[in-house]
Amino acid sequence: MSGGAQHDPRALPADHLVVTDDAAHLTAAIACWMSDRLASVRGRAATIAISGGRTPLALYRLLASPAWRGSFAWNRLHVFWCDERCVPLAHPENNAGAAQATWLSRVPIPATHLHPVPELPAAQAAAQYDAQLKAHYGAQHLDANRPLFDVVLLGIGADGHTASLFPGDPALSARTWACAVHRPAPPDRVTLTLPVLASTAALAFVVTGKDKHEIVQRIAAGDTSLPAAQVQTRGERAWFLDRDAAGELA
Ligand SMILES: O=C1O[C@H](COP(=O)(O)O)[C@@H](O)[C@H](O)[C@H]1O
Repeated sequence: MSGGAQHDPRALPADHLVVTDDAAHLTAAIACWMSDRLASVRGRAATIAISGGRTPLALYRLLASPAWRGSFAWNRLHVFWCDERCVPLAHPENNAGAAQATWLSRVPIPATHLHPVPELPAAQAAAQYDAQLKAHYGAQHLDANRPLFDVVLLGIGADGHTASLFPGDPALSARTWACAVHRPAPPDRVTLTLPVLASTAALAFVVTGKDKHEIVQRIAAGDTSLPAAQVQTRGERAWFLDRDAAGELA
């Protein structure tokens, strides 16, 4: 994102921006955007990397609803996770567990198409996840400048973190595909790194709530110190915001 003279401090760096006053419309807009991008993939399975936390849960529930579950070719989709908290799958903070409970266990997606971060201590989990990704794509794929993912869905924390990339954390400069993250307070985490998150045909940030408004404003103003502002994809960049998070942003 540029902080140059032409930069409008009320504008997010977006090819596609949706702001709604209504939570249900926002969720439906994300589902439509995402399904369009995944359905346009031809001749191979589509891949998505999804996030955890509370924000995407409404989307996951919608995708499992009778209205939506029939609209996807689930056997043509592979699901990866942008990050994970190192707690057991059944723990309420486990990102894969939450997505499976609300969405993926409720749709006919083959179990072999789910690629959660292994339930292991962070360093081992990151090494295994890194190896799994490279086995799926081929280790040279990232260097070949072809996007790894068709869609990446990211959230943003009120501190500007995205996936499990936190301000000032060494993981921001990691060049492995996945990386362990040790936080001052447990649990440890595993995250995809910046080059991997950026390697996507389409990337969406989904941000809701008043507590996120300040961080959204800082990103719009060009604050590149924030991890969420450092995901520099060459693909399409979309933002989905509720009015509380967006405020007066253009
Ligand atoms: O810790 C995390 O936080 C972000 C944002 O979560 P939210 O609850 O504020 O929506 C999330 O995107 C990430 O996957 C998660 O591990």
